[in-house]
Amino acid sequence: MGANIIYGKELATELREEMRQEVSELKAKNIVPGLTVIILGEDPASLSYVRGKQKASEKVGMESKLIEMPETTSEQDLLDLISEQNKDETVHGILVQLPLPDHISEQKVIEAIDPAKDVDGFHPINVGRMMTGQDTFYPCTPYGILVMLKKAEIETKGKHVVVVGRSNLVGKPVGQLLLNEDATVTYCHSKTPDLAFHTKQADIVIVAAGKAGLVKGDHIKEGAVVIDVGVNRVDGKLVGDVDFASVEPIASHLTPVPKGVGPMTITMLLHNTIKAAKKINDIN
Ligand SMILES: Nc1nc2c(c(=O)[nH]1)N[C@@H](CN(C=O)c1ccc(C(=O)N[C@@H](CCC(=O)O)C(=O)O)cc1)CN2
Repeated sequence: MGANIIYGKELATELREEMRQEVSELKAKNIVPGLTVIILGEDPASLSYVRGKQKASEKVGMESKLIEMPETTSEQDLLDLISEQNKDETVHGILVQLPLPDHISEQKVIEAIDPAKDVDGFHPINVGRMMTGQDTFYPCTPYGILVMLKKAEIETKGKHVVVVGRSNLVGKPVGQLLLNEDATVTYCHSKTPDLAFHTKQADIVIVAAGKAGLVKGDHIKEGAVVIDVGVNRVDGKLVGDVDFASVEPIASHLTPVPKGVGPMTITMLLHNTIKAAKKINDIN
């Protein structure tokens, strides 16, 4: 039979429609969720993501500000801009697009964002809250994966999840969120010998390694759920970290690239921004 293909794009459309309704209810109370997105430089993929974020937030009725700055912007100028946005009461969410140019400390920038406006969920205070099982802003891609699994009615409690990749953006937080859901989590990475030994034991494999086609059919147990977070351009084509053709006949569920996990990233950013606006205005 082949795997059920989980399209995040469809779920994203459904959730964004619900958010449009929620934003309109907030507007009736004179609260307009506001998002500021900051980007340095002109990397085409990053520019396309931030424009996607701006368009999506406007579409659900939010106030959206995209600040495009040159790649040569100094660290201090960026920190000053963040400080202004922290003070601006019309702004509920602040996001600085990553990666940043080499002369800027990503950590300093993330820590400069008010944790109450950190809709990316990257600030150490929010990461700490997530690690200790508290409600907070969860990083958008991992949170999107969690929502996709729930929507597809895939049980995570007691399941063995193998995460391939240990980035702060995806690998580490997705493992933590699933651990919070009572999964048993194993992390693999570029220094793990015999990757297939680990992935073959998994009920759920989440691949966020940034290596096109890394995980193939012979890495997967029959009936496993496979979530592909890779975004790689090969010969001008967008491909994931999972070799779709060899995994699809073996897995029970599989996310495609594109139209799988990717669209959920922006959707959960909208969710976090609405959450920030409600929290700042003392609405549950
Ligand atoms: N501050 C942040 N920077 C980055 C984040 C982040 O969450 N916060 N994540 C990634 C990039 N990203 C959002 O910023 C992102 C990646 C992919 C997609 C997406 O919808 N992908 C589509 C394909 C789009 C295409 O054709 O390129 C898909 O998979 O279907 C959205 C957002 C790094 N930086």
